[in-house]
Amino acid sequence: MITYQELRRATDNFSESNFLGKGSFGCVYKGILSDGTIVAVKVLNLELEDAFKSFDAECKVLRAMRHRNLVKIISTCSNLELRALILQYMPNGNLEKWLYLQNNNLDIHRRVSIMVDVASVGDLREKEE
Ligand SMILES: Nc1ncnc2c1ncn2[C@@H]1O[C@H](COP(=O)(O)OP(=O)(O)OP(=O)(O)O)[C@@H](O)[C@H]1O
Repeated sequence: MITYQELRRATDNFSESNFLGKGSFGCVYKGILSDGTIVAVKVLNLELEDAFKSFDAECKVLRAMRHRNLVKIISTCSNLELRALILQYMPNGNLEKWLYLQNNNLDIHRRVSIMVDVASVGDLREKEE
């Protein structure tokens, strides 16, 4: 587990310049841990009813499954003020952006290769179940 203080230092107090994006359950910030590791810090919005359930489910799945196409969980932080997942940082942003927003610049071969990669994670899920 990483402390709240360490996360504040790593993300420059969750500064706007480190803001990476927003999902259904909270905001994600870029951070640099004291050993130099670059991470993505997913901070849960504790006011959302389903946030705790989502947090626990994501922790469970990412901890249980290791796959080259799944982002790695590095640590968690949990206290009264904040709950966060500390994840491997993905420098190229999210897949949705690549598939839909970048002027369609992925050719058919890249798109098929992405489909195969995504399907390989689904295959792992089936084996786990
Ligand atoms: N590991 C990561 N490395 C780099 N950027 C990330 C990482 N995880 C999330 N992000 C950025 O933060 C945004 C929000 O991510 P988050 O996982 O909270 O939601 P989502 O999966 O995009 O959407 P939803 O929560 O609705 O499924 C992403 O779209 C991406 O831009």
